[in-house]
Amino acid sequence: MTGITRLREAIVKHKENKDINIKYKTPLTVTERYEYTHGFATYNESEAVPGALPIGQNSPQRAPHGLYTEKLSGTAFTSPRHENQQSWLYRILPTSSHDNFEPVAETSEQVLPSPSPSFGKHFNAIPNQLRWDPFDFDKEASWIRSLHLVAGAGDPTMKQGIGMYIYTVGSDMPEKSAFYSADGDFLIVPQHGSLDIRTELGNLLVRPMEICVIPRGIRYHVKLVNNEPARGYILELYQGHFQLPELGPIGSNCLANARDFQIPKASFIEDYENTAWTVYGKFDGKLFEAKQHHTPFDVVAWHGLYYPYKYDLGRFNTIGSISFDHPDPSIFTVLSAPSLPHGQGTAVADFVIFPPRWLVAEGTFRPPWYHRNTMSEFMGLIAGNYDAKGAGKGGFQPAGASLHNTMSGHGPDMQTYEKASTMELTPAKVGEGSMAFMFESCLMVGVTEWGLKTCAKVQEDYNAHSWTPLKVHWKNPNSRGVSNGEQKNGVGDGKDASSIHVTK
Ligand SMILES: O=C(O)Cc1cc(O)ccc1O
Ligand SMILES: [Fe+2]
Repeated sequence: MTGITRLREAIVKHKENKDINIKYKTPLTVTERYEYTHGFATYNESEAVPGALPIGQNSPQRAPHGLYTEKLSGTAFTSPRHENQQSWLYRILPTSSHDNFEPVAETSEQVLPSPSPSFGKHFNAIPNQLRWDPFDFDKEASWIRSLHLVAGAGDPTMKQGIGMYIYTVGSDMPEKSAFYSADGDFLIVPQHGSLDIRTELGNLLVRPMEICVIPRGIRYHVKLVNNEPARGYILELYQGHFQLPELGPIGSNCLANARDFQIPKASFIEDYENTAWTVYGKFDGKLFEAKQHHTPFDVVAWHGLYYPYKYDLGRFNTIGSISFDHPDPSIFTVLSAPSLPHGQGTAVADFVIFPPRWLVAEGTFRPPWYHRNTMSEFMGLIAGNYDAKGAGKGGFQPAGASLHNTMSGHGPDMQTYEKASTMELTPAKVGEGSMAFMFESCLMVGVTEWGLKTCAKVQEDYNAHSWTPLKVHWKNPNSRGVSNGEQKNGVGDGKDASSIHVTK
């Protein structure tokens, strides 16, 4: 090993420790392309070439180095300061320079699945609890073609609601292509395989146990890393942007700390002569394409508050009960997109995780209680298992999902209940190596045709498997004799024992 190789390895190691996945240590294979600054919602500036940012003003008569100035706004200009998100881009050619956008035929082999689910926003809301087996890898599909809208609510044209996707990527996006969604911000949650994402504002390496957010409108290109197929979940936010949740009495630290978010530094390509690029845009749930004779990845410098970012879930500072009772899962909120019309503290989307943690609560049923909420809950599993649900085949598995809609009852399955209600309550670590998450929304969430039928992953016996078997443990204190609600066959028959054995 030469001295230089050794030095290089040391640099890679240093970057690995400093940058990402400290706790999970996903192997890092590519490093040089990724450089980040840190902070959440911090005003950021970055120049890939010294002097590319104008000093003291945003749009000089001529920008430095012959660049064009372009404004990218993610909120109304007049949004209050604490919500306002705009960035200034200094680029070789502006975004406007392209041919007309044309609709992409839904059957297009190149980018869309065939037959294509499109990104259609036809949501069918049903009250049943739903659970999906792990979604299959797709050896062929590149990013756009791999996006499957599973569930959601609302309408991108009204800038209201959310969409939830599964992606299963088997190949890089075609060279010289880019994608953006005009419909909303993408919160990407990789479950398997890393994503090498080049965005207009810089590059991101996003690995399982990390997440990234790509705001509405920002162009990007997705490649696999080491040809490893990739699979994961996406939440698209048609309204507003994610914020860190308020911490209230928790104080000024814990949960996701602002400094752990990573913002890419400016990075650009020079490709504007004898070249042909295609930009794909998702606009009102439909796909459009436009040709242009220059790369969209030509932003040499930028500054502002509207940018993509990533976060390592291993850095989440989890808190929990150190006395008794199971707290609300809001203590596990990483990011929250509030919806003021629905009331203060109400989110159109919360991104919540269930990291490995110690359970020490005394005299407590430690898994989640049985419940039904006005909020709806779409859950996924990145790795391991989830303490409230059976693992393994037919259970809640990595790369699978579940949806518990508005007022749909759910909670631990029978086995989990039996175990947790009788176990000795010594301190116990749950979820070692695991990571479940939840997209929680105040909206009633509907399922797409793809999510309900085409994917063929819905577990038909979810309820029968989980809750129909719940035993009746009721013992009527007023009843005489041996008869009470305790089941003898070990399997509940669904009847209310008290109504059978009432002896007054
Ligand atoms: O349903 C679920 O498993 C998610 C969940 C977890 C929890 O700890 C409390 C409430 C809740 O909805
Ligand atoms: Fe729940």
